[in-house]
Amino acid sequence: MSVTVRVPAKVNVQLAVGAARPDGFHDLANVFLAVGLFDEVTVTPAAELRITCEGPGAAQVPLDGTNLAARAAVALAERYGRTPDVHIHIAKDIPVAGGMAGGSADGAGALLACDALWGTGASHVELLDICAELGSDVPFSLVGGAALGIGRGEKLTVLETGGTFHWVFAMAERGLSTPAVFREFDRLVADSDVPVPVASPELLDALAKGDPDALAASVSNDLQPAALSLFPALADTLDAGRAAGALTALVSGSGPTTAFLARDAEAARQVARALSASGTCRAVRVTAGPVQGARLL
Ligand SMILES: C[C@](O)(CO)[C@H](O)COP(=O)(O)OP(=O)(O)OC[C@H]1O[C@@H](n2ccc(N)nc2=O)[C@H](O)[C@@H]1O
Ligand SMILES: Nc1ncnc2c1ncn2[C@@H]1O[C@H](COP(=O)(O)OP(=O)(O)OP(=O)(O)O)[C@@H](O)[C@H]1O
Repeated sequence: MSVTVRVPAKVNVQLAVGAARPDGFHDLANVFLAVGLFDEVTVTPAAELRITCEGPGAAQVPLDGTNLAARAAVALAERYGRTPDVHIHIAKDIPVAGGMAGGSADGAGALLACDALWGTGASHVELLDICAELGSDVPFSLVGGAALGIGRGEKLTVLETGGTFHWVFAMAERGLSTPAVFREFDRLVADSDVPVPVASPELLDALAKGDPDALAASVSNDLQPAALSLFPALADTLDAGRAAGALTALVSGSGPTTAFLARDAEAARQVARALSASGTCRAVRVTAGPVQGARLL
């Protein structure tokens, strides 16, 4: 018997970053939106824990105990006093090291799949606790939709949204390391007072109304200067999307995937065509959000 879970990618429509904390993490006001790019995680009983992965970028995904899906299975098994004897197969569509929480999606997916396979009866709150131990983005991968994350991004408040937003994502030729981008942020702000991160009322209002123009006017990403500093060519991709009529263009999370908001599905296809022709990215995807979080298929 196998269990399969489908888990979405995310884009951060606001990523306000505070000063580095003593533990090395940064306090955030992190407004997540789940979008329709998905990984599928399948777990099957096996003699011992084993991971396989297929799809774009699969060669970059670790197949040992460091994989977030493996860590999720081990964490749940430890809590329920059993062995994590499963084969975890990841069908990857979320870009690897792309700033769209691909590894976090696999962690949340494996957790939900193992929970269903083993019938642990864990509560939603317990699963969220395990997610938060695995990584800052993992709780949101479980929940999906739209949410504000505070603390390191793991303390979530669900947000209502008044409509669907249409997005284009441009995948880059290489990945960026999330810790390296936060380190570059620290370097760039070293001589300034970093304000306490707060969610933008205009942005929350735009999400609640489902208004793409208002959302475009209020998106922000404090990690964008750091991502551009480490990967200057991303500025060309952002410019190409803006020139093609995107309402706004920004780096997704820690990058290097770039995100373009469009007024409707047709406008999104037009931006995607122009980005593909621009030669400034590896691949282009059109999708929409919010979509629901990790769910059993
Ligand atoms: C950039 C974002 O993707 C935005 O959603 C997240 O903040 C990163 O989330 P994540 O990949 O789940 O990150 P984690 O696995 O928790 O942490 C990886 C590394 O990112 C840095 N990190 C992450 C989250 C945070 N609030 N402050 C940080 O400084 C730390 O160097 C940490 O060692
Ligand atoms: N299941 C997984 N899928 C992809 N990468 C994983 C996985 N588990 C661990 N990793 C490691 O995590 C690194 C970051 O991968 P990931 O795709 O999660 O980045 P990301 O999307 O930029 O993350 P985030 O947006 O949460 O910061 C990879 O380079 C890889 O070494």
